[in-house]
Amino acid sequence: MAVYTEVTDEELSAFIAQYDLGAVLSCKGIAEGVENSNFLVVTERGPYILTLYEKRTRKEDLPFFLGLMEHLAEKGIACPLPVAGRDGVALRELSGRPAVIVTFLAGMWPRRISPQHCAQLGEALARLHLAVGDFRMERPNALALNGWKDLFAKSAERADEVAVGLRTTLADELAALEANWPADLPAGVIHADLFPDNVFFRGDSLSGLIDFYFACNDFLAYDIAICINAWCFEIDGSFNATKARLLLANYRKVRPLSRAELDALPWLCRGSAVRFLLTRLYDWLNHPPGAFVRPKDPLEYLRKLRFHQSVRGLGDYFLDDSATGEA
Ligand SMILES: Nc1ncnc2c1ncn2[C@@H]1O[C@H](COP(=O)(O)OP(=O)(O)OP(=O)(O)O)[C@@H](O)[C@H]1O
Ligand SMILES: N[C@@H](CCO)C(=O)O
Repeated sequence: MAVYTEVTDEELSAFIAQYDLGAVLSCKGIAEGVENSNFLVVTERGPYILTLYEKRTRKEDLPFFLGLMEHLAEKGIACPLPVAGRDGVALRELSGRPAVIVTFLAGMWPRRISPQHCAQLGEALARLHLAVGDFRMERPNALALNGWKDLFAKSAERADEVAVGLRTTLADELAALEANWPADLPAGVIHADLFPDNVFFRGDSLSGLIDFYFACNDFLAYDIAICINAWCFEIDGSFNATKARLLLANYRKVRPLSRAELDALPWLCRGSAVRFLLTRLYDWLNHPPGAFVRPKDPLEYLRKLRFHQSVRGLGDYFLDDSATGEA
């Protein structure tokens, strides 16, 4: 997360007084992340996370996100739980922003991704997909094809400032995605942003998932594609087939994948690369002055997109039968 909105000590104390959390002992802005403003607030009851929702998070979607975290926690998925005030209300307002306190999740996100991290991620992602099977709320994916086109329209003019030819690459890719996007795959609620900084480990064991503020209804396999992009490339841009194999193999131990889902993976990976390339490009070009945030590099996702464009089928990912589960 980041800090876009500052909160004064007086505002914070008055806010926390609405909860049964005791007095505020300390409050620190969290520099990590790019979407919302986050603070680590230590009260007499212990540490909590205070989130003020910014730009991309729509207030009307918050009941979905909060309801989802509650549902997942009930199903035994370790994730933050929204904390209600004494009046029973969790979603409030602070410094002119919608604001929520959630429980603090112990653990650290992995700075250096190992194949074992990817194996555990695959299992956790599949468990998440099963756990949301009976979650009744819905939220369409605002960052699907139409959302991508919208972001492109807002950034196209200046895209070549970031990389020469980027505007044409994106226009061509959006047309290709529109023509090839799968029509019908198993769907449900997906996390949609399960990057390493949203997955906590304690020692070598995965201890929980955070940041459900892009969760939405979409193809379940699209979530796998997002994870392949976020977890299975090295810093030098090379694809790590071992990590992807372990991710897939451990996913399918919990939730089997159909042939159609496997065949769709290359296009889902391309779409996911475009999604993060576009949000990063937009943020790079529209960086709020003075905000405590480090914008993320759009070109990392251009390199991932190029890799997926060069792939002709699953075999090119070196994903053998043990990963895909196909005979
Ligand atoms: N419930 C929590 N428990 C412990 N730490 C948390 C919790 N929520 C957030 N954090 C800390 O805040 C950081 C940023 O949070 P988060 O990833 O939700 O922000 P964001 O702005 O939505 O980020 P992103 O760029 O991933 O969308 C995390 O990496 C973690 O250090
Ligand atoms: N995880 C995203 C930021 C939140 O959308 C990225 O790395 O671009």
